[in-house]
Amino acid sequence: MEQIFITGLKIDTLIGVYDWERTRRTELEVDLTLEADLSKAMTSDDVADTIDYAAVAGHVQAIAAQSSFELLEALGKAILDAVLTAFPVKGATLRIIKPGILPDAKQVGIQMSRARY
Ligand SMILES: Nc1nc2c(c(=O)[nH]1)N=C([C@H](O)[C@@H](O)CO)CN2
Repeated sequence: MEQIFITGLKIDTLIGVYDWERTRRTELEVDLTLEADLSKAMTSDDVADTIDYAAVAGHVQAIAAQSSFELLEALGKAILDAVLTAFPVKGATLRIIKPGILPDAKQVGIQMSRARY
């Protein structure tokens, strides 16, 4: 099985537990790895035979733009649900980073994986 990945994708959303986070949108960063069969595209050299990473990125940004969760966990579930519904992937691993939140930490965020059953 092969993988397609996107790293450092900027998404803009309303997110956070605290009042000050509910009054303005936040930019987050997403890394997404998709497990997929890329064998057809390897020989056809045709984007129609694979999962277009630009389409995936746009879909993830659209989900984030429409959502207003408190927790990264809930946003992560919504993104994974949407990606597995819209694209023929076998599974996906998602990492969402919330920059500049903990002064003593380089980064904070969540990571979650999902397999299609
Ligand atoms: N596991 C999580 N912990 C926390 C989250 C979260 O989304 N998942 N969010 C917050 C606050 O919104 C934080 O970003 C602001 O201080 C705290 N902990």
